[in-house]
Amino acid sequence: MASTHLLRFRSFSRSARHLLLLSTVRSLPPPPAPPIPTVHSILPTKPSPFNPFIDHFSSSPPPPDFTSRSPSDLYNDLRSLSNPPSKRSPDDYESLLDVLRAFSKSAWAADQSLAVYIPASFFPTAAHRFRNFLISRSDDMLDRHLLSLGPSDQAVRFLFPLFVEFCLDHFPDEIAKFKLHVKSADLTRPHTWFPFARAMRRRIVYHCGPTNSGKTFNALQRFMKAGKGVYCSPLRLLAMEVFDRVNSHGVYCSLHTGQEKKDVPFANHVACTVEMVSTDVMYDVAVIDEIQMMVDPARGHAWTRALLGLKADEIHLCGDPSVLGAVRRICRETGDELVETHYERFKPLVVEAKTLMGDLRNVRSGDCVVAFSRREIFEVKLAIERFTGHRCCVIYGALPPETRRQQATLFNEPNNEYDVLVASDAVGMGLNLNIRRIVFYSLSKYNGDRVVPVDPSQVKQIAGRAGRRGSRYPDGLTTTFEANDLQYLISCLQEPFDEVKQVGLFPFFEHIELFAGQYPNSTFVGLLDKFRENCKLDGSYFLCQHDHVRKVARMLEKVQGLSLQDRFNFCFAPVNIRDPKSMSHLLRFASRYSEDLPVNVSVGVPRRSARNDTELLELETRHQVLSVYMWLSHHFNEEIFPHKQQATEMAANIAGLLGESLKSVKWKPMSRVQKAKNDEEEENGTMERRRPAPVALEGYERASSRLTNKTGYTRTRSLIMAFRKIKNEQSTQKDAPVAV
Ligand SMILES: Nc1ncnc2c1ncn2[C@@H]1O[C@H](COP(=O)(O)OP(=O)(O)OP(=O)(O)O)[C@@H](O)[C@H]1O
Ligand SMILES: [Mg+2]
Repeated sequence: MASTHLLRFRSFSRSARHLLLLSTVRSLPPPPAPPIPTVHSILPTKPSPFNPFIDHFSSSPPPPDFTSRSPSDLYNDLRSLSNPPSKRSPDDYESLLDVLRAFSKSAWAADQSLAVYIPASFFPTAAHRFRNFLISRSDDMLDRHLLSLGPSDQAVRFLFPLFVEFCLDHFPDEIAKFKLHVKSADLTRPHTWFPFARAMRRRIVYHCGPTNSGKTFNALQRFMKAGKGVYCSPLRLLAMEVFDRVNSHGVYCSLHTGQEKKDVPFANHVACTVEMVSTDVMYDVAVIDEIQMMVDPARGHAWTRALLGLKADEIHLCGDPSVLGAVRRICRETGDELVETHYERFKPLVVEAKTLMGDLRNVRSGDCVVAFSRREIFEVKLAIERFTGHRCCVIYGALPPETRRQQATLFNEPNNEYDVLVASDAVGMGLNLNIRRIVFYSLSKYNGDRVVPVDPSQVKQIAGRAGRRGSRYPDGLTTTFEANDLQYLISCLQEPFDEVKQVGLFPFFEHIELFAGQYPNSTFVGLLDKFRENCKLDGSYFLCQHDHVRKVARMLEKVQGLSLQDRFNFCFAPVNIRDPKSMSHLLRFASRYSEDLPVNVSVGVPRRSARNDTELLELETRHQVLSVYMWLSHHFNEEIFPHKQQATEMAANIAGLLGESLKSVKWKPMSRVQKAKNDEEEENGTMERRRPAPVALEGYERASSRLTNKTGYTRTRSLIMAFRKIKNEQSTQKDAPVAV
């Protein structure tokens, strides 16, 4: 098992040995020093003038050799006071204390103690008691030995086995309790969680290659020919696309996502989002698309679960090479057969060395401008529409899949004026769009904490949207808005795929339930935190982030009467945790549910499309709330969430209104934080009547000459730049394209 470390235990008592043999410790650093040295090997042959401990003994008899004594014998002697305790001088007493203090502070000893089920939180107490024990019982010989070692790594290593004996003797209850915790938070060997799948020898086919190389196409061919098949998608939108495509080929296929269940009569095939795939149903063929998402910090566990747990004779994985090594290792563990199929791009992606040079007037038909915030997306759309003859569709994460799809269709159709797409990274996965060129408006983005460069694998994925086979533009181009970013783009595209070592994992409800037995009085958030602290993983997996789950769990703490399982399930509802309105609706849904009362939707559909950004954000929020309601009605009792049909229809209407609104956007974008502030002011009656009228572009130019987003990240790029004459910069650029 990788990244685990067993202690040297040769001379431990039987019980300690037994514990150590059984236990492995999470991510312990290797011990920093060589094996326990003998006293003779530590002592210099001559007394050193710089070492007070050595000086002290320079005139004393040589220190005793403890290497031949087992720690258990030594401990038993101390325990039974076989020899009288040392009568030490005050200086020796202080020096001995220094040695024992060094032990208490040793991170190595604290880490190693986990192997004998002494938790880090208990180590200081145990070490303190051990210190008192030794001070009161150490005899002359042991004193001399410890003083000769001094407060050193050697002393820590010498003392550690004695400490283990002491803990086994003095803290059996604490050890037994912690052992139970660790056992119930044991996430090692996740392949054993699916005994039925383990009883099968599955055939795993890895379609491995870059974007636009036909991976999904080929996997779907196999899927459609199967008697019974499941396609697992990273996005609702992609699941819908496959659902449509497969049905249009005459293969009946159902659609299952968190929000909707379209059961097609007689269908033996299903397209679903990866989180929704059943590991109970038996399939002939399963497809898991975008398998490299196993390393996603938040959602990776869903791909891992699908790969480990699917009961299918044949499983097709589509993805880049970054997780090939991890899949090989998993197949070795599961005993499945692995077949690797490698792909090349249909046509190379070409980097245009001539960037847009900071001028959006250089946008051309078929371009997709990629920006990493909603605000920038609208700024770019406005500028392009105002100063060029192009019209823009937009795609970003907060838009419902139906609206994204409608925008994609509008852009894909050749016979309309919408020939430019402005999109966020939401455009990056699997979608087939008629994009000729991807233009990165920037190559940095806010990660929730600070602004960071966009990950090279994501850059590759997004750039791969250009020039799809079968599209109007089979030759793909990519470039940047600003010349300064070009080199980073080229280096991202040329960089080989990183091989990942760990894939995501998250406990099932059963793990949390078992663990909860140890903490009957803990809140759910407390349980989650303790689980994270105690859980044991082997080195091939990481525990997925649970910030989202935690935030919802904290909010729901005030709701009484929810069972542990209810809380666990509510926490996975797809709510936007940064939108206070959506969160308060979820709180209301949970409160009604806890009282066993039918839950109303309580969201209306406006009569018309949005006339300003506040109304647009409001539409996004309403759709979000409806989406959460639909999700809850699928995951909980439908009698408590009886208005699924109504919510579905309302969501479809709002998606339509959003589409309409996007066609006529002519206003300055507002951040969701600003909107929340305005809502609050409005509720408190403190806001003056400031209905945002469509902003005149002259004013807009002034307003955006220095853009500061909510992260405090100031960008001097503005719409004004779109009109800057930077011909001299243009003339210095080379125009030769670079194929990558
Ligand atoms: N053999 C084929 N015949 C016709 N069209 C194909 C063939 N293979 C792929 N295509 C088309 O090429 C485009 C890209 O293929 P596909 O979506 O399978 O690529 P991919 O490797 O999965 O890309 P990504 O990594 O971006 O998901 C699609 O429009 C697909 O329909
Ligand atoms: Mg694909």
